[in-house]
Amino acid sequence: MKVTGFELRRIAMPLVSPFRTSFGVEHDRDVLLVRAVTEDGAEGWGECVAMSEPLYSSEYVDGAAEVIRRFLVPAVLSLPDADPYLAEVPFAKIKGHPMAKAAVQTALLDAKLRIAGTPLAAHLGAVRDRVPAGVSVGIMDSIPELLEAVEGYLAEGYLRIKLKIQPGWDVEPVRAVRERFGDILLQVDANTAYTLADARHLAKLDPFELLLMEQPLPEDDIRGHAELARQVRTPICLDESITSARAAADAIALGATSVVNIKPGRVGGYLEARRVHDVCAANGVPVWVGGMLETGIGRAANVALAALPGCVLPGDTSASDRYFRRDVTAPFVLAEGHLAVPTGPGIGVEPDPDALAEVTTATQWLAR
Ligand SMILES: CC(=O)N[C@@H](Cc1ccc2ccccc2c1)C(=O)O
Ligand SMILES: [Mg+2]
Repeated sequence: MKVTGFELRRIAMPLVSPFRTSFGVEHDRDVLLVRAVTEDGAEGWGECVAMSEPLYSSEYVDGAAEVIRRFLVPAVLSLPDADPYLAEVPFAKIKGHPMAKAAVQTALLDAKLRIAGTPLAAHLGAVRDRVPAGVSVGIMDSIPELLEAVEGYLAEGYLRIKLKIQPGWDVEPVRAVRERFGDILLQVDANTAYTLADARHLAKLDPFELLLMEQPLPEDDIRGHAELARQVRTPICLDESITSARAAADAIALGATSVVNIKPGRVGGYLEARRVHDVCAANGVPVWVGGMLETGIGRAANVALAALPGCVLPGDTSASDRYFRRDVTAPFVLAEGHLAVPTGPGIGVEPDPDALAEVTTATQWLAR
């Protein structure tokens, strides 16, 4: 596959409501989309999931754009065949920047599959045509406000509730949701906000029969998570720590995780994400697909990934209107708590040109 160039397009997407986590509050998404154009006019799309600031991980969108411009696009354009699998070789020589790599790799993968007429879900090994949807609920100003939000999501049909927690907002919100809504599927995500010294406090969540506790400790504290797992009953799920298939194998072998949140942007793309899925499946570790407040471009690919056999828990693949009033693609809409897996070639969706124009803040063409 010969690529003639890439378009980098920045879009500004206001969120329908502020989204608060232990690392900050988001009001808008400043998203970088990558479009690959091939010699015979085919094109492929990828979404960079990096935030505006390096608060979830070390990447941030301006930095990712720079890495794509200076290192990743030149590496692809120098390949005789711009195949996403072949591109992994020069990409591996560039240290880090998984979200930047994932955006470029996905644009290439989308183009390759559109040319072949193969849906991404089929290429990855999907076994379902729809996936159960969970929803991530931010930290709120009060318990009543939280209960109102959870009630709304349950009424929309979401099959699993995830509550963001941090020191000072953990046991009480979980207790209130459990008492109000009974035995719904419920889990929490701390985004690295605790330390091992909080183990006894985190054990107070055990009576609420949570599905899992996501990333309680810092990204690089694998030993701490293994020790914490010995002190609390709630299963530990890692997110930020799982940066590759090898990281997943290590965390599992060290007893640091018993469930894994898979995010293609965190591991460098959908090809490595499938490897993480396969390593976890081989170890009997359930996985689910996390979210980074993606537009329909990233959401479409995530829903395809969520249809793999090892994805046995509802993911954060929520409907488009969880985050955006108007998506740049046809919206993903909840149907009986599920999202339909796209059936078209590649990621199976296209941005609507008018919707895209409405939110575009910058565009740049990068050619040989
Ligand atoms: C759905 C969910 O909870 N996602 C991340 C956290 C997160 C939160 C806020 C974000 C804002 C902009 C971009 C990415 C973001 C990711 C997580 O699972 O840890
Ligand atoms: Mg998380």
